[in-house]
Amino acid sequence: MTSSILVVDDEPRLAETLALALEGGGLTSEFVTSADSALERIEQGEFGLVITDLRMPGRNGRDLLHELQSKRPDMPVVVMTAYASLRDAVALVKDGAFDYISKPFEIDDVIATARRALRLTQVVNENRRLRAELEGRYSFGNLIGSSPAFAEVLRQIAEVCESRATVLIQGESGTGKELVARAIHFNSPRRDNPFIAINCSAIPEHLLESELFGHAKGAFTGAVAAREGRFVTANGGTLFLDEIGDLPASLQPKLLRALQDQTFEPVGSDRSVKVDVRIIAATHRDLEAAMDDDDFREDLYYRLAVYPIRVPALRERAGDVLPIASHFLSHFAAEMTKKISGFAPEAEAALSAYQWPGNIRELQNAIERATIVASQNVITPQDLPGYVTRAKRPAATNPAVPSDLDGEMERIERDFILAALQETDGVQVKAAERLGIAERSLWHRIKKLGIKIAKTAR
Ligand SMILES: Nc1ncnc2c1ncn2[C@@H]1O[C@H](COP(=O)(O)OP(=O)(O)OP(=O)(O)O)[C@@H](O)[C@H]1O
Repeated sequence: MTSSILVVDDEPRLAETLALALEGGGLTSEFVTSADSALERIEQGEFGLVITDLRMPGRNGRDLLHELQSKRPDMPVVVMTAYASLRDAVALVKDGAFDYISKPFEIDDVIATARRALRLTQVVNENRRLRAELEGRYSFGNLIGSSPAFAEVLRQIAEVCESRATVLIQGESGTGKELVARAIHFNSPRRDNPFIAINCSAIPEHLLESELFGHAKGAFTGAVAAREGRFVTANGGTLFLDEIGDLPASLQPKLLRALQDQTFEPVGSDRSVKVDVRIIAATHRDLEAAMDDDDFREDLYYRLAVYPIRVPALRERAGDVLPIASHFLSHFAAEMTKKISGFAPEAEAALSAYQWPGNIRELQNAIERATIVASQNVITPQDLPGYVTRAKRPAATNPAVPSDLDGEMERIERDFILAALQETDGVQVKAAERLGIAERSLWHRIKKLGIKIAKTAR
C-alpha cells in the first residue's frame, strides 16, 4: 500500500513507539532498525513515506536518503534528529529530503508532516497514472488503421515526433487531425509538458488575439487583470492551432512573428514575451486555394507547412472502416453495458459501401446510434442510419485497371460532384457539405473540371 509509512531507527523501542503512535493517528506503519533492512523492506513492499533517524550505526539516514533518491526518486523521506545535529537535517532538506523532525517531537506534528508527505505521494502517483492513460490513449496503438494511406500518416508521425518542426495537418473534417496532433505530442520529447489546443474558428476575432497571446491589465474594457495566453500556457509543450485556415488576416503577421522568433507582445503591453512552444496547426480548408485568393499569407503558410501531413478521408482508406467501426462498437457496447458481438454481414457490407463524407466522426455517430437501437446481439442493417444502407455504390471487386488513371479519377470526381449537386438542387453550400469538403474547395474543383452549372441552380 503506497500510504504505508516505514519508520527507521536503530533504537527499537523508539521506532516501535513512533510506529504505534502513527497507527494511533489513523496511519499505517511498520518499523525497522537499520538502513539496510529499510532498503530490503522497500524492495518487497510499497511504501508512501520513509521516516528515518539521521544518526545510525552503519549506513546512516543521509546514506539511506541518497540511496532512495536514486532507487525511488518519488518516495518522500523525512529525517529525524536530535537538536544537536539540526544543521545536518536542514542541509538534507536542501538536498531533497521532504522535511525534518527534531527530537524530542510532538506526535501530532509528526502525524501532520506524515500526512503532507503522503499527500505528495498520492498526487505524484495520480499524475503518473493519468499520464500513462493519456499516453496510452494517444499512442500509435489507438490510432486505428492499417490501409496504405493511413500507414503513411503513421510513418510521418513517427518521423516528425522527435523534432520540434512545425507541422501542418490537412484533411477533411472528422478525419482525425486532432488525434494525429496529440499522437505527435505524446510521442515527442515534450510529452511531459502541456498539449494545449485552440480552435481558431470558434473564438470571435476580437478575443482571439488575447486568447493566444494574453493581455495586460486594462488592455481593453473588461481586462480587469492581466491574463496569460495559450502560448504561455503551452510553454515547453505543444500548441495545437485547429482550423488555422480561419485565422483572421489581422492576426496572421503576429502569429508569423511568434513562429519565427518565439516572441510576441501580449495585447496592450510593449514587453516582449519569449516562449519555447512547438506549433502543430490543422485545417480542413484548402490553404493553397486560400493563398491564391489572398485570404492566407503565403509566408505564414510556408512557416506552418515545414512538415505537412495529409490525413486521408475515410473513403480513401475504405479497408479501415470495419476495424474502426468494431473499435467504436466495443467502446459503446461496454459503455452502455450491452452484449453485442459484432456486425451482421449485410451491415458490414453497407458500412463498407458507404462513402462517409463526415469521415470518422460520422462513423462514430452512426455506431453509437446503432448500439443504442440494437435489439439483437449483432448490429443489423436496420440499426444503421437509413442514408448509410440506402446509399448505392457499384461493388468495387476487381476493378478494371484504367489505362489513364488521372482521367479516370477526374471522371469519378465529376460524377460525385454532379450527383451531389443534383441531390441538393445545385445549392453549392449544401453539395459541399454533402461531400464533406469546403465550399471553396468545391468551387475550385468545379472550375478545374469545367462543370457547367445551370444558371437557375446556384
Ligand atoms: N485513426 C483513428 N482511430 C480511431 N479513432 C479515430 C481515428 N481518427 C479519429 N478518430 C476519432 O474520430 C473523431 C474525430 O477525430 P478528430 O476530432 O481528431 O478529427 P478532426 O479531423 O480534428 O476533426 P475537425 O476537423 O472537425 O476538428 C474523434 O472522436 C477521434 O477520437
